[in-house]
Amino acid sequence: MVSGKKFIYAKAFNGQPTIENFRLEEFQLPDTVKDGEVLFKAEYLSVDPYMRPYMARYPEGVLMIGEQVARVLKSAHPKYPEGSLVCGKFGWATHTLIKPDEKDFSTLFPLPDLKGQPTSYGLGVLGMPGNTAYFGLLEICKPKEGETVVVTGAAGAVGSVVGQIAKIKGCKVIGFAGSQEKCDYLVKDLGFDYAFNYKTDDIKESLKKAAPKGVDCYFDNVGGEISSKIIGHMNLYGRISVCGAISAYNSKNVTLELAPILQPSMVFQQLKMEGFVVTRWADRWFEGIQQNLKWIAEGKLKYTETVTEGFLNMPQAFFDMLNGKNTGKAIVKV
Ligand SMILES: NC(=O)C1=CN([C@@H]2O[C@H](COP(=O)(O)OP(=O)(O)OC[C@H]3O[C@@H](n4cnc5c(N)ncnc54)[C@H](OP(=O)(O)O)[C@@H]3O)[C@@H](O)[C@H]2O)C=CC1
Ligand SMILES: CCCCC/C=C\CC(=O)/C=C/C=C/C=C/[C@@H](O)CCCC(=O)O
Repeated sequence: MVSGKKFIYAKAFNGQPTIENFRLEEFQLPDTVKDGEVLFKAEYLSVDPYMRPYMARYPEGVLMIGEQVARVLKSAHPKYPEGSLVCGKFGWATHTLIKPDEKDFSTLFPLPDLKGQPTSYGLGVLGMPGNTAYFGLLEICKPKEGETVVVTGAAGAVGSVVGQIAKIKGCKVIGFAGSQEKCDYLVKDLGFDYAFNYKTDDIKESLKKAAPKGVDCYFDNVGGEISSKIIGHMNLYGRISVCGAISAYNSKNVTLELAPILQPSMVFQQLKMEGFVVTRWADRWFEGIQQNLKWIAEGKLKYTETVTEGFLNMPQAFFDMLNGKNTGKAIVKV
């Protein structure tokens, strides 16, 4: 009998996730599908930072959330022919049996033609993280040629794309990442003007050196003290795109109700700070994918992945990503 595997969110996260938070279960696969049903088999699964704070919304015992690139194994639905690929929010499972007509657009769609790029890019630069960079930078920071853009989490799935799009737009780009190796990658491979290791370099001194005239746009992936220091170095009418706060995700004592003391910079520099969730641009989803694809084809946008082999290693891939072991997009190959 053929069976599938899935990871259950067994115990609520509290601090750093551990293997105790997950439970592996097996389930039986159907021999046939009924009218309107499709059986998908995961090929690549995504591990993303948002999974850490988002799971607080769910009770223990649910399937772990997440996106995957999956192949249609059996189909009784004309839109999903057998052998075709989709992007679906199916969670941490090897197989998924659903009636697609009962799901909305943002949950499942056929993988667009990626023009020969790896299909796993549908979870990265040609999917949610790529669109996060594209819309979050261009629609909120609105960088102008000659301006200085800073991005944190710079060597990751979102940050590496943000920095390169800012370069395409003619900006000076400064990245902060967690190792010298990542900083070298940003400058030598991706064309960032400066990259600093936030674990060892003095943030204020780094900014004085790389941005003596101040920072115009800040794409914030991490929150916390680094962000406060960067915001303190911003120019009049600077723009801050608040994308995430990974530095706080594993903290046990986060005070969510209190804003950090950013008011002096916000007031005197007359800054604009705006948070977003990328699904805000669901109606323009394929515009982002097509533009990033075009830049890749033109050699203007480079991308890398950190691939973990084997579905059973999903939890480890998740821990590794949260701990900075990935460069570019962290994914799992089944
Ligand atoms: N608003 C939205 O719609 C979306 C928001 N996001 C957010 O964007 C951010 C980046 O996501 P993504 O690109 O997928 O992930 P990444 O690929 O950047 O992976 C996470 C990275 O975070 C860094 N990190 C971990 N702990 C810390 C810390 N304490 N301080 C600073 N950096 C840390 C690590 O890199 P390092 O070695 O540099 O420490 C790690 O590699 C996250 O905050 C995420 O929640 C993502 C998608 C959509
Ligand atoms: C325990 C401390 C929590 C601190 C939380 C601080 C800020 C929230 C934050 O960083 C949120 C990030 C959100 C990322 C969103 C990603 C979306 O793309 C996910 C889409 C998933 C979906 O809607 O199905």
